Amino acid sequence: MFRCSVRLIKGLTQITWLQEQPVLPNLLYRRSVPAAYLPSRALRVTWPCAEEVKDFSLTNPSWSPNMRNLYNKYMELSQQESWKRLPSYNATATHLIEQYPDSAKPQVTTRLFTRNLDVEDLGFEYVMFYNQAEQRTVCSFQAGPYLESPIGFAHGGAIAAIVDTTSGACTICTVGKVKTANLNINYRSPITLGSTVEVQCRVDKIEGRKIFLSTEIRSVNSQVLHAEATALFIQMKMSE
Ligand SMILES: CCCCCCCCCCCCCCCC(=O)SCCNC(=O)CCNC(=O)[C@H](O)C(C)(C)COP(=O)(O)OP(=O)(O)OC[C@H]1O[C@@H](n2cnc3c(N)ncnc32)[C@H](O)[C@@H]1OP(=O)(O)O
Repeated sequence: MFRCSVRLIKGLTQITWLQEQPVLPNLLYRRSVPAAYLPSRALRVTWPCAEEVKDFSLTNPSWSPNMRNLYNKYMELSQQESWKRLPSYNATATHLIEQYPDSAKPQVTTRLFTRNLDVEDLGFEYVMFYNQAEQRTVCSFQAGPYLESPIGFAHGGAIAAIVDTTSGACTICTVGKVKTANLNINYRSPITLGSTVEVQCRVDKIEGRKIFLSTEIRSVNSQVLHAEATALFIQMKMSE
């Protein structure tokens, strides 16, 4: 009962922020639900397994000091309203609850690619923050040992995945549902497994349904440029 209440309070805290966002409410819950049902809405946010859903973007023991420092830095900035931490679950559908009516909640067996391991430390450890006023996202990313290639360094595809995720989240928070149409990456310096890097992504321009973004991955002291990328996302049509 106590655990349930804690989760409920956490869910409500998230909802308070999500309700303030121009786009996220369309993705995350139905506006038509009356205020009297607020507790149910909170549980809906943590659906499909209200008891078990884990927010992967909270600190865990595998995080390095650099990872924690970046997390603390942006959590502090979040106190001033400019940045918000993006919660992160392992099922994409958990982010898209409004698509499913109460009676048709599917059994989710799929997983978000970057959240597909149950064990912490081994794969993608990351937390993203979104700045609505500046339409940009930062991601603190720690590459685990299962992302290797070449020996000792992160795989280029894993780096592409974190760029896609960070720019995808930035676009989703800015305009709503999107798909990646184009991703160009220049790899400048290898990322050592276990190290923490900062992914900085911003919306450059929006032309109709086309959203253009640029991304840089740098060491936490900003001195090393690991990768730079541009991306084009296409906003989904209303019917999709
Ligand atoms: C709790 C809070 C959580 C919130 C935080 C969420 C957290 C969770 C974050 C996870 C974030 C993961 C983000 C991953 C996102 C993928 O990885 S999606 C998977 C990879 N992408 C795909 O599979 C897409 C495959 N391609 C397609 O489906 C279709 O080609 C597209 C991209 C949807 C476009 O098709 P369409 O809608 O029919 O658009 P279309 O009319 O062809 O083109 C529209 C315009 O775009 C242009 N265009 C289309 N494609 C291209 C292209 N490749 N190059 C240049 N121009 C193009 C067209 O020329 C056209 O331009 P205009 O004529 O209007 O000037």
